[in-house]
Order: sequence, then C-alpha cells, then structure tokens
Amino acid sequence: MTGLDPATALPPLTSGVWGGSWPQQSGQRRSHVSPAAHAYLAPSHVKLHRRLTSNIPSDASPLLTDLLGQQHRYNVCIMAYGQTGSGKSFTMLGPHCQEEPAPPSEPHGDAGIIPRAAGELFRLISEDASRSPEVDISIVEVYNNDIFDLLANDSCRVASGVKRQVQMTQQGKKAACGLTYQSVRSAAEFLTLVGRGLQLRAKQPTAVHAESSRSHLVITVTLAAAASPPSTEPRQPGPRSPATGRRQSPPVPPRTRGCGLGRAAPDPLGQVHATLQLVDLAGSECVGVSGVTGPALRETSCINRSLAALSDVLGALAEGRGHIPYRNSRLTRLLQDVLGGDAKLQVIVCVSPGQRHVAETLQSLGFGARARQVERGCPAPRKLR
Ligand SMILES: Nc1ncnc2c1ncn2[C@@H]1O[C@H](COP(=O)(O)OP(=O)(O)OP(=O)(O)O)[C@@H](O)[C@H]1O
Repeated sequence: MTGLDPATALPPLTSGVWGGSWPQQSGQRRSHVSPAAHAYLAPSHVKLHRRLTSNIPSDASPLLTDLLGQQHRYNVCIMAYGQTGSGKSFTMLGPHCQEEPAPPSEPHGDAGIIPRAAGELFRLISEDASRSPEVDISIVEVYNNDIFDLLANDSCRVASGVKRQVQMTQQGKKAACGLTYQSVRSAAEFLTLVGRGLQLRAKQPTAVHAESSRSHLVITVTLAAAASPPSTEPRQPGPRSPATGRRQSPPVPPRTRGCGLGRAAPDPLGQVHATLQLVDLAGSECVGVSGVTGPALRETSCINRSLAALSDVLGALAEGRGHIPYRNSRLTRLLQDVLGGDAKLQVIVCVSPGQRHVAETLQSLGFGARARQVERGCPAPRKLR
C-alpha cells in the first residue's frame, strides 16, 4: 500500500457525482466537435473517488443499461484517472488487481468496476434472450506511446513476452487496426481474458508504488448482432485455472478486425450496436518522488506526456476549440471517439488523502474539473434494428 499517510491525512473528501445528468431537451446545444453528426452536448460524468472507504462506485449499472437499452443504445466509456498509487487499478479491477479479477461476491464489496461491468453486462443480456448480442473484447495497452495488443495470439509473444504492436490508421474515426477480438459468452470468460491481458501489462516498482502500472490499459467490448443463432449444443467446460481454481473458458478462436476501437458502426464481421470501453490509465508521476531512472524514466515521461495530451484534449473540448489535438498522443488517438464522439463518458478521479500528495491531488482534481466542463453532443441514440 502506498500513498497513504494517516498522520497527515487531509479531511475526508466528499465522494459524489459531478454533473452526472444528461441535459434536458431545452438545455441542449449543438456540438462544436462533430457538427456533422448533429450531436447534442452533455457534461461528462466525473466522480471523485475517495480511498479507504467503500470506494468502488457501484453505479456503473445505469451506464450499462444505456449500452443495452431497450429503445436506444449508447456507447459508454468508464476511465480511472489519478496519480500513481492512488487506487486506479484497485477501482477498475478490484483487490489483487494484477491477477484475473474476481467476480463481485456481494453488491457493496470490493470488486472493481470491470468485474462488476462484466457481471452486469451478461446479466442484462440474459434478461432478453431474443436479442442476444455477440460480445467481443479486445485488450490493449498504451506503453511508451505505442499500442500493444494484449490478446494477440502471437507465437513471438508466447516465446518471449514481446507484445504485438498495433498499427494506427491515418484517417477516419477508427483508431487502431488489426486488433485481436475474442468472443466471450459469460462474465467468467470475460474476466479470464482480462486476467490474461493483465499478465502482459507493463509494471515496474517505483519509490511510490511497488506494482506501478507503466501503461494505460484499454478494454473494449463490442456488442454486435449475433452472426448465427446460439448453438444448442452443450459446451464442454474448460480446464481449471491453476491460480484461481475457477473453470476457464474453452478456447474460442480469436479473430482480428480491420479497425477495432471506436464508435458503433457497421463492421465487416457483423453489425456493431454498441461499444463499452473500460480504461485504467497509468498514474501521473513526479520523477523526483518516484525516483525512477533509465527505462523507467522514459516510461514516466511517456505517461506524463500522454496524460497531459489527454488533459489538453479535454481542455480544447471544454473551450469548444475548432482544433482538438487528438494526434498529440496515441492515447488520445485511441480514445478519440469516446472523448469527442458519441459515447457517454464517466471519469473516476482517484486521489490520495496524504498531505504530501496535495500537489498531485490538486492536479488530479483540476483534471476532473476540466473533464466535467466538457460538453459534448448528447449521443444520438442508436436505433435498434
Ligand atoms: N480502497 C482501497 N482499499 C485498500 N487498498 C487500496 C485501496 N485502493 C488502493 N489500494 C491499494 O493501494 C495500492 C495502490 O493502488 P493501485 O495499484 O490501484 O494504484 P494505481 O493508481 O493503479 O497506481 P499506478 O498508477 O502506479 O499503477 C495497491 O496496493 C492497492 O491494493
């Protein structure tokens, strides 16, 4: 545990949703960002997350309901932001967040947003068997301003731990090409894949955090019309995980897509109805405090630069500038569609209560305030076919 300093702790911060509602019809105004889409503006959702309390927001559920709405559907992105060691991975993945996340055992327990979202997603899907979408996930990390596909079934990766780099496209809204998408049919399968991706995620001990994530983790879930009716054949159970003892999913062949991340759009492999992105950002870091040198220093520099680019994008969106600097970093390029596009975006700001982290805390709160000021097009709901 890091970043905690009870002796000098600041008074508890209030936890709550800022600007968490969508505008009424009368309050809507047109977007500067995507006028062609005739989108309407709505505040980003920004939540202040306080450590050492029941700190896992359990209200990802309404967003998932939007994702699978009966009448309309929206793309959704939930991201955790904060200084290194402030609890982002704990918030997104839950305790033991370097391993396969555990499904929530109780409603107000410590399970992270990602296992909660996975459970809720499949619960909602099971409620309406008539419209069972095909659920695919991709997992990438942005490391040293490069994008790596953590699900790539690459013999090179198995042999040497080298991850496959994903090429960026030059134009259009799609941010990455050639990503591996794996089909999942249950929350357990979903979390098994997340666990697999996490094993490859770059980590490095620093003076602030012994298991500091050195990359931004982006999990993208796409929901598409099922290509064929669900099979009635009973599925063979998979082998048990040696680490958790839970059953693993039997292997489903992965596939790659020409373009993976982005807003719901027709796709060569099926009709994508909605996209959910779950983002555990790497932590902002003061080099003097984290004490990193050598390659870790380069990582820190890339993390800080990409977070600054993210902040710049939010600033430009908040001010309604004509040019939004998405291209200044791969992270913002990858998240372009959810930042300036038609997704519902929830930002969770993680802060440490320690007095010695007050500068970073203020910086993080500034980021949250900036995100909250962003007013984008109220997503044009996706009509169901
Ligand atoms: N609410 C909490 N209760 C108990 N322990 C927590 C809580 N939040 C975070 N921790 C612990 O604090 C440490 C740092 O948390 P975490 O790894 O989530 O930070 P982080 O913000 O993701 O850091 P980095 O950006 O460096 O990866 C971990 O050991 C984690 O288990």
